[in-house]
Amino acid sequence: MTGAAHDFGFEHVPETDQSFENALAKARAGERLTVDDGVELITTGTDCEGIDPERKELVLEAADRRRAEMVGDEVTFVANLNNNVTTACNTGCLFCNFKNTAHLFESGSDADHGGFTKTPAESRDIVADAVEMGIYEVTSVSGLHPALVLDEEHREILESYDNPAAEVNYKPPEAYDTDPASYAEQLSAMSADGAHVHSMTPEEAHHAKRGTDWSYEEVYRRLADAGLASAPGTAAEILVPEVREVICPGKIGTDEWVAGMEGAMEAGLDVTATIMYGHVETEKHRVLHLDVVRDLQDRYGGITEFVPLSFIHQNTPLYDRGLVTGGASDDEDELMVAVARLYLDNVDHIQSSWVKFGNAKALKLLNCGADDLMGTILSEEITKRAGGGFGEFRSFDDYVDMITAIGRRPVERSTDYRTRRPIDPDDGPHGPTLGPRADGTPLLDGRRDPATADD
Ligand SMILES: C[S@@+](CC[C@H](N)C(=O)[O-])C[C@H]1O[C@@H](n2cnc3c(N)ncnc32)[C@H](O)[C@@H]1O
Ligand SMILES: Nc1c(NC[C@H](O)[C@H](O)[C@H](O)CO)[nH]c(=O)[nH]c1=O
Ligand SMILES: N[C@@H](Cc1ccc(O)cc1)C(=O)O
Ligand code: SF4
Repeated sequence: MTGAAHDFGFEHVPETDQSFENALAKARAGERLTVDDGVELITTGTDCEGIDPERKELVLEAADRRRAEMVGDEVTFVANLNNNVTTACNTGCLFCNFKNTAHLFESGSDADHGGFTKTPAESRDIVADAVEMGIYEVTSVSGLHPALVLDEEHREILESYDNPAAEVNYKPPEAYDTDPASYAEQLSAMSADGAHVHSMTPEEAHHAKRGTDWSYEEVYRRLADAGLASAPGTAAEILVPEVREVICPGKIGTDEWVAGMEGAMEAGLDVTATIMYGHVETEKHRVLHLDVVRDLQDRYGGITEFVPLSFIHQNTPLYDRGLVTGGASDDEDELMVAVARLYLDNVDHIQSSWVKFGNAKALKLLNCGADDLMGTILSEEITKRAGGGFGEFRSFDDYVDMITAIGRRPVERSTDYRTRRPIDPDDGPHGPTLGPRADGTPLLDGRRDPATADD
């Protein structure tokens, strides 16, 4: 257990009948690991207290070797921006400080909440400027704003309820200062200038079907028709019910998250998968989570990357209420990435998130099993609002310098990794080339701040 300040009485604790040595031998031989094997590796052995530094190095080495066998020496990254639509959300996850309670956004409220809602026109302008700079992916994850609906048909269904606010978490746009319109309109606006739109987590898809009997597949098909190109597998957190009950009781459950991801893949979309770890969970929960992801990938095969998101604790209810004393240690971050690489034998890419880890640790994690270094993102709200301070932008030159400094090869990729452009470090300055308006010109260093997007 990491920063957990309490005994939560969890059923799943890190105890096994396996030995560390056996688990390591299986990992080295490329055999498929069991949950017990994973627990032995991520704890560096349940026979000793704490993390054993020598055993840890053996696990990291095995993962680094597996990475080299699976994907070689390239380190990929994408030219993207984050354009989150709204921070209004009533779900109340205890690890999240991105959200603001939705009633603060209602017309007449003078609360200074520091959050935002964008109209489709604003989203389009922000993405259009980024596409002009050479960017080709927009990632958009948002709060579950009560006025946000899938499309106008969905709005009519929600409005037909007697008390939509209480029954289906719906309030009409007129109740709010800013109208976010529908998911379909936002996606259409964000895709209008040719960017690949990576959006609609299973939690958001659940919001986009509330009050209806539509399947996830049907919802994702409509979203794809509106401009959606792939879906982020956030909202995963820890895919074990007893942990979700503590950190996000208002969120969809594990089975529903899996059903959402299946629906996205049935609709023909690529997806990613994440884990948010380092709060109240045990090492056993982390491995059970990996098992859910591996099983999903066995059945569907559409997961392009796995992203370990280390919990940022500073400004969160979990920390304020004394449920955790901090986040994951460096050892835990390294072992999380390494065991993800070894356990997920069917997912090609493991992402190292410089937003969560900072540059130094993000680079170190590329030697522990990771092979992707995220994207340029241009702006960031989730980590920043939670108290993280690693910034919001990496230029192509930064990327090339960082990746060559650790002796690896920088490669610009598309969101789905199918298009890849190896970069010659000596042929700078570097900029994106894969976007509709990308001609290799470096991205501006003074990237835009969404608050001044109209300037
Ligand atoms: C902020 S939500 C936005 C999308 C949507 N509301 C949802 O929950 O899927 C996206 C993800 O950010 C991550 N996140 C939120 N707060 C975090 C924190 N304090 N540290 C690390 N990751 C966090 C969680 O994994 C969460 O699923
Ligand atoms: N790990 C984080 C990401 N990852 C997403 C990537 O930037 C990219 O959208 C994805 O790899 C698909 O191409 N984004 C964040 O904003 N923060 C992270 O910590
Ligand atoms: N938005 C998530 C990160 C993320 C987004 C999209 C992905 O496909 C993966 C991860 C965060 O910052 O916490
Ligand atoms: S993680 Fe998503 S659903 Fe949960 S409170 Fe934050 S924005 Fe809302």
